[in-house]
Amino acid sequence: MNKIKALFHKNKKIDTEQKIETITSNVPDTRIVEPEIVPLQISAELETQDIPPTSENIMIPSQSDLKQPIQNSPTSLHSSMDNDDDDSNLSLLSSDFASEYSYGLSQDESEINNLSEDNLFSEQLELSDYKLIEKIGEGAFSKVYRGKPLENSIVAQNYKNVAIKIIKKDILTLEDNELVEINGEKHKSSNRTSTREQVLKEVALHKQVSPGCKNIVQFIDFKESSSYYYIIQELLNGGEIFNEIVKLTYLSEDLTRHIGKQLGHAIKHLHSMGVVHRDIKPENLLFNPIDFIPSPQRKFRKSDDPNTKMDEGVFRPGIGGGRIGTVKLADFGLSKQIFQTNTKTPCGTVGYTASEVVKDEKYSMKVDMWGIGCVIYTMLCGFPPFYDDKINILTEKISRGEYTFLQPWWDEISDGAKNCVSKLLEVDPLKRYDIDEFLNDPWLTTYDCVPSNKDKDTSSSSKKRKTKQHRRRVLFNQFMDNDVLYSPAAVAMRDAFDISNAVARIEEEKMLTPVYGLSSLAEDETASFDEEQIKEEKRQQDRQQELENKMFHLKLDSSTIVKRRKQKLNSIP
Ligand SMILES: Nc1ncnc2c1ncn2[C@@H]1O[C@H](COP(=O)(O)OP(=O)(O)OP(=O)(O)O)[C@@H](O)[C@H]1O
Repeated sequence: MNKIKALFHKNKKIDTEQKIETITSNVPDTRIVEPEIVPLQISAELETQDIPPTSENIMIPSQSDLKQPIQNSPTSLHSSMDNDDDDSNLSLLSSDFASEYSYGLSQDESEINNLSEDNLFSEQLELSDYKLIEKIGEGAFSKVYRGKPLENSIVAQNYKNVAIKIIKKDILTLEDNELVEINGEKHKSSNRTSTREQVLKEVALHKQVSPGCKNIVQFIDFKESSSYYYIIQELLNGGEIFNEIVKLTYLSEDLTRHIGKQLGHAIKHLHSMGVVHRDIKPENLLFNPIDFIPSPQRKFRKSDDPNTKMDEGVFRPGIGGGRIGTVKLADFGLSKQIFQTNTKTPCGTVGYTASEVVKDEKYSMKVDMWGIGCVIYTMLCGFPPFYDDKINILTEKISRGEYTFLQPWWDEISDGAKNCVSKLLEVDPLKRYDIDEFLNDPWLTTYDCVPSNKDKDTSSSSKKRKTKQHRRRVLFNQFMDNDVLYSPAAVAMRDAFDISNAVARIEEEKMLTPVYGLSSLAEDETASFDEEQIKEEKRQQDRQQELENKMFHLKLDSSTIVKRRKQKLNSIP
């Protein structure tokens, strides 16, 4: 049994607990942060947007405002309102109906009015325009709630339900080594430069890229109170693609294409605006659920265990498969703007020649293509392309692009899929697919299944709908297998993605460093060889140190996540 494969599959007996234990500590996550847009620019950017003229829609406060926090007076920033039903052609469930299955709660409007004192979350006290209904997710420094805009509000005209990401301010403004409680655990803080600037940068970028792409989770509103930031977004009822991979073990080529294409459209939109996402992973892909249609005849791969492999169901081109309909990219916390769309000038840089700028932009964007490659590889076989339980070896493998199409799991996967993956996981960024090449890849643009009339949406018939409802209930229960979602294998897969993305970002920075990177053309050519050698040795040492620091933090993050997930699992009745 191959060790790597074993690590990522459930029901295979291996000691993954021990592997996870090697990366334990009690220091919280430190994101790799590059605040590129200063608060003033953010404010200017946000100010130009269509903000409904209400008394509450005031500008994000300046740094000086921050020193005198506003008590219970959230600032607000609405996005242009997009229609909630933009993917009605894909989703066979109404969003309310889907929510019922995803979160098991009634969507009755009375939900808001009936909330007793017990239902009140502490974050609610400083939020007046939205009602927090239930917690649906958790990030390293945030909680995400399903919420409802207050009746008669402008947002309520477009959205019945929203997702509200809440970041507690004191978590982001700590001195080094100060103790802080994050989601119930005490942690020693590390040196976080990401404070309000980071949050505002995320908000500004998210707001900027939201319009015009249905494969990006829509930004709706931003509020800031004395203790919290509230980022209000479109609610995606299905949850993370990550969970679907873990539950189904791997996805069919058609379903992988379906997700890959939508991810590709999101990235094309971002890149056309000069924005690089830099954190593409299955956890950041959310989806709206569709009807599950069981396969009339199950097909298994040689490597499947027919007793445990869950049915992915029938795939319908243009609609989806499994429960997965529309897929949207989320989490702009690590995104970076390379150039502004109107000017095409790079952000924060001057003095580059045009060709270098173009090369640098292209290079920077290639980091997302690498991310797409990792996601597609993982969806096709169920484990990530790069893995090793020793972080230094893992980093080496990623930097060198050392991955294989492991037997027997890749035996039945088409050559077209392998070709597409290898074009994305190409070490040389200049040879790596760009987004247009990816979207035109021959494998991506064909389907194995042929659409037939009977596969088209017939769910308008209420009789059929009722029988489907029952089936969905049964299936939904199966999908809620938390043991699988929080298993060591699933945690290891999350970690592998985090590390892979961090290494890719570091490689990107390295490439853009003068002398070694693409910007070398701009470097002073008169510098002597000796000076360059000394400089390079220093750079190498710095990079090594930086990588070690980042890897160290990633190790710590993992333990935080492991503990938090265990805690979450225990709290599930
Ligand atoms: N719009 C949304 N609709 C539905 N669920 C969401 C939405 N946004 C976030 N979530 C859920 O909340 C989780 C955490 O959100 P998010 O990734 O934005 O937080 P984060 O603090 O950036 O996380 P991290 O930094 O750990 O990656 C997501 O993985 C997802 O399960």
